[in-house]
Amino acid sequence: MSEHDPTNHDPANSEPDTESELRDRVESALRAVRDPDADVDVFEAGLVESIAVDGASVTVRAAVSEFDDANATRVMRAMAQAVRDVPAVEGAHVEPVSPSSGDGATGVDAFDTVIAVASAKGGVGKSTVSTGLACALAGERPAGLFDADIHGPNVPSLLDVEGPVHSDDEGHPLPVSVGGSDASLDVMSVGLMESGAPLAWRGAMAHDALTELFADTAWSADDTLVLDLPPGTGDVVLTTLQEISVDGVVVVTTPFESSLDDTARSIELFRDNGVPVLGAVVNMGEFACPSCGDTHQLFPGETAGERLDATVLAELPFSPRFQETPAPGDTGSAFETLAESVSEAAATAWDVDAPDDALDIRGDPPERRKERVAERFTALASGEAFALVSDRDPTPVRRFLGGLTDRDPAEIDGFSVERRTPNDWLLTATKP
Ligand SMILES: Nc1ncnc2c1ncn2[C@@H]1O[C@H](COP(=O)(O)OP(=O)(O)OP(=O)(O)O)[C@@H](O)[C@H]1O
Repeated sequence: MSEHDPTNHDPANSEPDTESELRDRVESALRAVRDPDADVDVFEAGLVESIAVDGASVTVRAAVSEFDDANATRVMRAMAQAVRDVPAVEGAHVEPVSPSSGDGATGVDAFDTVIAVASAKGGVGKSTVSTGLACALAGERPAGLFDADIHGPNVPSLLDVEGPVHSDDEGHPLPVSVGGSDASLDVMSVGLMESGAPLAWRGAMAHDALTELFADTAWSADDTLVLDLPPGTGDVVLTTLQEISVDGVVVVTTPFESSLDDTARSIELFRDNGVPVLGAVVNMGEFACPSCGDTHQLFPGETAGERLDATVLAELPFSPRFQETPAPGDTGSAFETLAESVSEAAATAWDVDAPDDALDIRGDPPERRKERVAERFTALASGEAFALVSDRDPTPVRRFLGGLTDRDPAEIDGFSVERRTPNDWLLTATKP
């Protein structure tokens, strides 16, 4: 296995080293292990998903889900024994790959839900909220955390993890797995890269590295990804939100006047760019004094709820407990409650709010779509409203509607197309 170099992930280009020699020896040892159901070796049977070598430690991911428990255990034990018998191997781990774990899928598309965490200003606790939220989610479902803050990636230090990032045998960067007592979290960050020096990553190089990690990371989690964005609403943030279909953004702010003003503007900007705002986390608004026991408001005045056009999902006090390293599945109630609210908001953020009588052609084959649109539109009386829900951008339908009425498409009044979810559009028009 090679350490992952963000500028060159082609394993063919990496220097052969002792790790790759060890890998070869592991491979030939594994060839002696047979598939219990067919008389072929485990490679021919497609049972070896990947082999990762880290120093003298070897991890094999085995696709054994087709076997019953007894045979799966038998074949995994035989693989582990074969690897262990290779001289120079000091640790052998064989992990089953389950079909529901998302193994094999790369990039952020592997996740059902992607939640971005943003802030208008730096230092307001965005990464603290991202890590706490991701750790709380990991207690409930397979979750990942992507630190996209290229110029100040502090997720690794908040979680107390280090790189380097390794690649699987296809060159896909592997996330670092952070373990809690009974949950784990996949973590990827430019701050984990061995070549590190993220502050030196500027412009195109930083963007390329990030794009590659977005597209290629071989996550093992597949349910929810938390994306820790850089502070502000600059290029990296907006490009990222364009490149990745996020389900929504959580905005972190302090209740300080100018922070609220900037946050209100960011919320508007996200909405203008078609990104649903799931809500705001108001951080460090009060302080519970350990000496007198009283709670002090640090920023008295108008509340965040009054200033922001967004649901306040959580208000976190200034507390040393938020400076501790969170563990996946063991974060305390504040982040657990936040995780619940965020999941609920994400589930409904993209609801297609279409009129009851809208024609829904999602999933129809292309010929059937045209037929159904023609049927419905021609049956309308002049001046009646037409609404269509589609899983493709229906802008070209304007021409088709024009053809149906022998009119110039420009004469279709009230024609509008809105993208309501990453995959759903609503078209409305009035029959001429
Ligand atoms: N509620 C809180 N109570 C106490 N300390 C906090 C709280 N929230 C954040 N902090 C501390 O504030 C510091 C900044 O937090 P964090 O790194 O999460 O901010 P950020 O907005 O991500 O910063 P950056 O702009 O650098 O990305 C950290 O030391 C963190 O431990």
